[in-house]
Amino acid sequence: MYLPSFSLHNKLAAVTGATKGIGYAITMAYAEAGADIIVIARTEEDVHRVVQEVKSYGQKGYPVVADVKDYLSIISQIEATIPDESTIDIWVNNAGMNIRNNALEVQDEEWEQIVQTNMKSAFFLSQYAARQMKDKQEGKIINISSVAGHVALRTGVVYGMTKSALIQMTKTLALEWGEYNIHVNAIGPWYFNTPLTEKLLKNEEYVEEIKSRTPMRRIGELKELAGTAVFLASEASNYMTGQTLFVDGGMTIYGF
Ligand SMILES: NC(=O)C1=CN([C@@H]2O[C@H](COP(=O)(O)OP(=O)(O)OC[C@H]3O[C@@H](n4cnc5c(N)ncnc54)[C@H](O)[C@@H]3O)[C@@H](O)[C@H]2O)C=CC1
Ligand SMILES: C[C@H](O)[C@@H]1OC(=O)[C@H](O)[C@@H]1O
Repeated sequence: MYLPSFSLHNKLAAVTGATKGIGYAITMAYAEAGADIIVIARTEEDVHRVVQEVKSYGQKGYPVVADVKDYLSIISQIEATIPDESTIDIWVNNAGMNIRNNALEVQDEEWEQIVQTNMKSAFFLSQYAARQMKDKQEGKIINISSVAGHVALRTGVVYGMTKSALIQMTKTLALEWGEYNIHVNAIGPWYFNTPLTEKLLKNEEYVEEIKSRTPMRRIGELKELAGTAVFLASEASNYMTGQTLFVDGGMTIYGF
């Protein structure tokens, strides 16, 4: 009677950037936990591959091929694809990118790309999901931020700004939507081995430096992050909102 369910059966989840890295790990964990998935990414072949993988778990998979910067296309594809009686229960703003540059060198175009991908899309897609969650008085929104939104990293000021913004957006949306039983939380990962970081993590010296700043002295495994995403999507987190869970091996608490 005190063990809540971590099951996502009969839930419909949408994951942006669902075909690689962290988004793919979350998508597969959600499918294994019983959710149907709206698979959102830019490459049609990858999207259809992952939809098939979701179906292999006995779950429904719905393809949406779009750049999150074109969030209106995502919304219209979802409206055209999912059954009329279905509504979104879980929305994961995962898609994100970085152009690693020194602050003195940042160009306007880089700013726009990072800000629109990481921040603007997350807000307007959260707004879309929340409108249907409000009608049924329940929903889960999960934003993938970063330790870079909490502490200063050398990997780009604009990226860090967008990740901080997601943490603040999480708090404010949680405040506004709590009365509708919509829970808005974030995850702040430290380094995980994905296409986004694979070049950096091929540099052994850099990896050793990461480990030296990480109390657990290792880089995380994607299933260790997916577990947090399942928790935040399940009833086990029904009295949590506005929070950011750092899945970081202890990095953000490492003073000296
Ligand atoms: N890998 C890591 O060490 C960390 C990653 N993060 C965050 O986690 C999230 C996922 O990161 P990774 O899996 O590492 O990245 P990744 O680049 O390996 O995968 C991101 C996925 O999002 C998709 N994507 C990127 N931009 C998109 C766009 N404009 N429209 C649609 N899809 C788009 C990519 O196609 C890919 O499927 C990002 O928000 C990133 O900032 C945060 C901290 C650490
Ligand atoms: C931990 C950071 O988010 C990490 O830093 C980078 O350079 C990558 O962009 C990752 O997101």
